[in-house]
Amino acid sequence: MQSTVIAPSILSANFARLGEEVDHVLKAGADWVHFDVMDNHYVPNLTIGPMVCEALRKHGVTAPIDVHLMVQPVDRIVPDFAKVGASLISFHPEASAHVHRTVQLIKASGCQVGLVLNPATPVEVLDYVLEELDLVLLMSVNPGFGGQSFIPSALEKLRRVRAMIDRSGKPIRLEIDGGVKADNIAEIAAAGADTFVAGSAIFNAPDYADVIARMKAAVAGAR
Ligand SMILES: O=C(CO)[C@@H](O)[C@H](O)COP(=O)(O)O
Ligand SMILES: [Fe+2]
Repeated sequence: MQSTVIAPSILSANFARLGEEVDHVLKAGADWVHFDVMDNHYVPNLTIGPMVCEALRKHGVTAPIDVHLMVQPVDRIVPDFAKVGASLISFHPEASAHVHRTVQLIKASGCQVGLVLNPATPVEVLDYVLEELDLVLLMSVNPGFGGQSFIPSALEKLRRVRAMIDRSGKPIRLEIDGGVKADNIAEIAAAGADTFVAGSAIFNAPDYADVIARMKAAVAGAR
C-alpha cells in the first residue's frame, strides 16, 4: 500500500487569506493541497480555477497540488492546469465523453491522473482503465459542497476498489473525499484508503496541526 497522505481541501479555507492558509496547513503537517474546481454546471457550485493554482505556485507553494475537477467538459481545462503547476488531475467519468482519451490527455500534459467515482457510480467504471491511473478517488459525499456527512456505503466501495488495486499490482493510490474527520478516519483507513481529503474537519478546527496529527495517528493505528 502507498504511504499515508493527508490532503486538506482548500474549499473550506479562508479565501481572503488563501496563501497564508495553505502555508499554515502545510506547516501543520499536510502532505498535499486538495484543490476543488467546480463549474456551476457539472456541480451546483462555482469555485476556483487555474489562475488561483498559478497564484499559489507563485506564492511559493511547492507541495503537490491535487486538482479535483468537477467540470464538464473536462478536456479543455486540462492544459491550463498543467501549465500552472497542477501535480495530479482527477476527473469524473460522467463529465467526459471519452474517459480513456481524457486519461491520456492528462498524462501527456505531464500530470498524474485520477478518476473520481461519485457515491452512486459503480466500480465497474474502472474496468479497462484502472491500470492507466495513478489514483482512484472515491467520493463519500455528492460533489459540490464541503461540510457534508460521510456516506457509509463508501466503506464497502473502498474495500472493493482496494481489492481491485491490489490485484492490479500497480502503485495506484486510493483517495477518499467527503466527510472525513479525525473520529471516522480509522475505519476509512481500515477499509483501504491511503490518501485522505479533509476540508471542514481541518479548516474549521482551531489548531490545524493537532487535527492532522490526530488523523495521522488514527490512520497509523488502523493500517
Ligand atoms: O470535492 C469535494 C466536495 O465536492 C470535497 O473535496 C470537499 O471540499 C470536502 O470537504 P469536507 O467534506 O471534508 O468538508
Ligand atoms: Fe474534492
